Amino acid sequence: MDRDFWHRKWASNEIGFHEGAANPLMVAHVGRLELAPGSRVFVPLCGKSLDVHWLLAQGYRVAGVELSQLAVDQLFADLGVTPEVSVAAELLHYRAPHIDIFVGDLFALSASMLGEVDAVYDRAALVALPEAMRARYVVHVGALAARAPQLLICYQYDQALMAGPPFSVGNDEVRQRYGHAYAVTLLDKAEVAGGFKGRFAACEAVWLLT
Ligand SMILES: C[S@@+](CC[C@H](N)C(=O)[O-])C[C@H]1O[C@@H](n2cnc3c(N)ncnc32)[C@H](O)[C@@H]1O
Repeated sequence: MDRDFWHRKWASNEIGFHEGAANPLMVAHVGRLELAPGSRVFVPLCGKSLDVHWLLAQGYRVAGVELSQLAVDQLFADLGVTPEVSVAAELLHYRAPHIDIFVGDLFALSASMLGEVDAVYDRAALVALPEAMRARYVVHVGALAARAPQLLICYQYDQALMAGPPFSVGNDEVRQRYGHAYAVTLLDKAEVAGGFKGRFAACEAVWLLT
């Protein structure tokens, strides 16, 4: 997926991935990250996800990165917050109390720009990327977050039925990509209600990486 693909999606409001409520698997399992109040959660490829609102409401701080400035403007508008915006190398840095969102390419974000991270929350980020980019993504997010634990939510379905994104990332792939650096635990699986596009079965798998 190139950048234009995502910019076109946001410009035409084709954002079927955006959920109308906080992700139930995140709500159910975020406690497994054992975060202290005020912990800083990094949300890569955050879009304008309501998960960000939910994390803030729990008293966590949130840091994110998102390619689309349109998405980030909408995120702050939905939060009812006016950010301070500054230039940070190739990115824009949207800043408000308890929240920092970088606008631009994840791979242009460095650990020093991002700052401390207590956990990573990945929903529809790894699975948004084609296989060739996923290896680079795992290494980069791992480097940004140092040894922080991760809560990872992946779609699983028969990849032959749909080109993606979202891509199917199965159990073997998660273990292969993360197993060398993390203890990898499958916490839960839930069917996608009605399947994908009402056409075929899919499920969401939630993983704890520690
Ligand atoms: C499938 S959406 C998921 C958004 C969000 N996590 C959610 O759950 O609603 C993937 C997002 O990643 C963003 N994105 C894609 N490639 C990116 C990159 N290289 N750097 C930063 N953001 C990127 C897209 O603009 C899109 O908003």
